[in-house]
Amino acid sequence: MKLWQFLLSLKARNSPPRVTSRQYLTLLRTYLGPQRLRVAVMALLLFASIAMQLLGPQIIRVFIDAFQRGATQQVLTLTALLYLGVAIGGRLVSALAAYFCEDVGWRATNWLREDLTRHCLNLDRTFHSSYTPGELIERVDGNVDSLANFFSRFMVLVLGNALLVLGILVLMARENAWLGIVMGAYLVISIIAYVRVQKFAIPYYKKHQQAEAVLSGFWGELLASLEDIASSGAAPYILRRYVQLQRQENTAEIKRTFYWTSFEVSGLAIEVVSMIFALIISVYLFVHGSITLGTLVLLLSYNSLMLDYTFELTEQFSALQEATASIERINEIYHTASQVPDGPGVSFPTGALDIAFEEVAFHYESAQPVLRDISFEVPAGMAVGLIGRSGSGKTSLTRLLMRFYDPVVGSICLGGQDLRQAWLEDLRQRVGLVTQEVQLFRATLRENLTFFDERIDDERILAAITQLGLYDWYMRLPEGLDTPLASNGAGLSAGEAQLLACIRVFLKDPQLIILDEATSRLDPATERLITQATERLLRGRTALIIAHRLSTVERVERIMVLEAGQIVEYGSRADLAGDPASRYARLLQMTHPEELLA
Ligand SMILES: Nc1ncnc2c1ncn2[C@@H]1O[C@H](COP(=O)(O)OP(=O)(O)OP(=O)(O)O)[C@@H](O)[C@H]1O
Repeated sequence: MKLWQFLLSLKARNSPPRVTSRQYLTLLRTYLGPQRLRVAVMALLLFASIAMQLLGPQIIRVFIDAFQRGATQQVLTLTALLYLGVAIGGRLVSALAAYFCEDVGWRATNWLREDLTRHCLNLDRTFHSSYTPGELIERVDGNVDSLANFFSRFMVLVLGNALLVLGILVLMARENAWLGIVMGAYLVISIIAYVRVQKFAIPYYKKHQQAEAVLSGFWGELLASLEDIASSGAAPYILRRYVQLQRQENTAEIKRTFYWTSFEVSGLAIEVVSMIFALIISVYLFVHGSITLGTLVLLLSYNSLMLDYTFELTEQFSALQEATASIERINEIYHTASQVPDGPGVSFPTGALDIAFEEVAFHYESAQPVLRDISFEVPAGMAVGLIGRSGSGKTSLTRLLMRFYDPVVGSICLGGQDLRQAWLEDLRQRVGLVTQEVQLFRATLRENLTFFDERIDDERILAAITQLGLYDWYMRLPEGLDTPLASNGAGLSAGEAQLLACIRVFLKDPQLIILDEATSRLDPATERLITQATERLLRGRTALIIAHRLSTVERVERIMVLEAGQIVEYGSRADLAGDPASRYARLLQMTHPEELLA
């Protein structure tokens, strides 16, 4: 067992058993395995640099002993030049090794980041609502960042330094067995002491990272609500909260630093004691004629080299603490299983899909019923207008169709297939969602429409725009598909953002459309464009339209009225309109029905 493995196993025994040495190794195997060749070159360079560092003091010894024996000028010059060559060569090889380590480390962390991002994207809404965006960024990016150290520096320094220290011990033992044994025993005791101190420090690293994540999360929320903060004059209160969080982060950092410093102090103490040991033993051996002056210098310089590297090892342990805290936090996300797992996969029919809800009940985390006893069917190709007061459950019902959540009771079928049996990706490819809040990226119009999918060419995008009747609108854009858009749609009206959402969904060509109509008032021109685009979008597809204005559902075949999570009316729009006792007919009679639908 190598020294570093030994250290890791000690560490694993001393800390809460969250990250075991096996997990460290699995992580290394997963992310370093695919770059075996690069790792091999890195290790080779590492060993070469270690060998050259050990060689230096040996040459000095030869030089001193040769000088004492009265060797010729030529021998002395050659020895000095050899030392110079080894010293310069050693530096070059170390620099090259460091380059490879960085390269390996960054590749590994980028893969890890990619895996984590994919995992987060597949997690359900409950997970995402339990973290602020800032916190997630901190975990996926910040925590992984600190692992770069683990993959690169930790590898170079711990593995390299541990081997170097071992090498020195072996060389010391060759000169004098007792010296080797005493220094070796001393080293093992010191390492155990470090590892024990480390046990206390890990929670403080975690707390600091948590505090940092909360602060970043707050920043994210703050930036997202700048307009609200300014318009409500809340800046002083927000700032006070920010200062509070900043203070918590500072306190956590001070505690973390305290433990790190205690490492440094213990490292220094160990260094001094070790120097005293080495000096006493070497001078004793020299005085009794067991070693030459050259060997005395060699032993002292080896000891100082060994201490330097042992000290660096301790620094690596604080880096390991940071990495451990990061791995724990990353593990928390990795071990979060989605509450809406992928099904085995089904084959949906082609063309428009019919919908069937059977005795569906649903609630969010709070267990407050949101939907109750929901049973209905929508034939393929039919458009249904969903109306009801705010909070009646319209959006929740459509979220179940996308499988953002699963019903607590009952089942939902699309095209005759139970949603739970479908692959999520397949299902979401077949259902298109146009919501009130259209999320845009800071990228070009093209990238926003295709979600960065480069397989969708410009011709297809322009064809979609034309088919939706938006070509004139598109021609007014300053740079066509290259028009840059700001994140969150800044610079676009709510109507324009909905138009983009329509094009996005049209490009996806789904078989069912869920349309959540924008509540904000639109100018008549944009309203006309949206009406026209949605009409064309819905052609030949099944549709559920959450309507906040009765005009939106003037042309749908059926109307569903929801009240407090239950269907209180569902039927043909014409029949309901013609029945004076129906809720829909009463809404039609009202001067301002929007007040009940908003
Ligand atoms: N993510 C969520 N977590 C917890 N509760 C939620 C969540 N989303 C909605 N709710 C609650 O579920 C109930 C139904 O909300 P839902 O958004 O489905 O209603 P809605 O009819 O679409 O309202 P609106 O027209 O205002 O959008 C409400 O009481 C709401 O507070």
